[in-house]
Amino acid sequence: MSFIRFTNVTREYRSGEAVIRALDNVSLEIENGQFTVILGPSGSGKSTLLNLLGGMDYASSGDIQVGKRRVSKLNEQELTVYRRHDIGFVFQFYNLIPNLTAYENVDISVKLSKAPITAKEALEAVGLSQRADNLPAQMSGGELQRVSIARALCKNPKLLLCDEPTAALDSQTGKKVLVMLQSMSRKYGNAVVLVTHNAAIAPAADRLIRLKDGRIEEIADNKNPVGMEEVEW
Ligand SMILES: Nc1ncnc2c1ncn2[C@@H]1O[C@H](COP(=O)(O)OP(=O)(O)OP(=O)(O)O)[C@@H](O)[C@H]1O
Repeated sequence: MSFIRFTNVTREYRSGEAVIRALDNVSLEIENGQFTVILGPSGSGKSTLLNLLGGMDYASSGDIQVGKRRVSKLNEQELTVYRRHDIGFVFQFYNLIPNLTAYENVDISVKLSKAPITAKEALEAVGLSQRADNLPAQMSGGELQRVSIARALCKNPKLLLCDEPTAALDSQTGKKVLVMLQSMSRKYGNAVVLVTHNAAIAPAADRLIRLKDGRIEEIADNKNPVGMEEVEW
């Protein structure tokens, strides 16, 4: 059975009389350890899909299964535990605490988790051991994003969700971050689901999911994904 299964998932938002179908009867599967890229134009439902996967939003109907958890049936309290222990999040903006060092920002996540790798190991993995004592204001955008990846990775999550993680970075730095995400996923075996506008990343994905108007336009598997370092944009 697949690690992630969406079955006929719909998410509607109401504003006054209007109903917006952000996701419209979406069914998809993602395998354990897979690097999945979700592409689609603005408003196609990418973030909604990621939020549902991460237990940050509820489906209006349909079923969502992640590993052994039936996410669509969890209550608020169970969703908090799910988000804390099972999921790593990387966003466009790094959301680091400004008056804590890189090490301390990662260590907070370590202390909240069940079976973490240490903050030291996570910072080593993203090549930032030397910057452990720096405050966010003393680091570049790429370094800050690597700290936020270390913060997500130290939980050793089965699923790492990334929403436009390179959008605020220049292309060279963005590429370094993507290389790291791909190699981390291979090293630790966690599934990565990455939402992006950037179609150039598609050849590096194990599975590509294209959304349009809240519906699946295409799901394509790539048996021989290129290394992220070969991607050009
Ligand atoms: N909380 C909300 N209330 C009302 N409408 C919403 C809400 N969240 C999303 N939507 C609508 O649902 C649709 C899908 O939004 P979503 O953010 O998932 O798209 P997206 O593909 O991630 O877009 P972008 O690439 O611009 O971030 C859009 O029409 C959006 O306006």
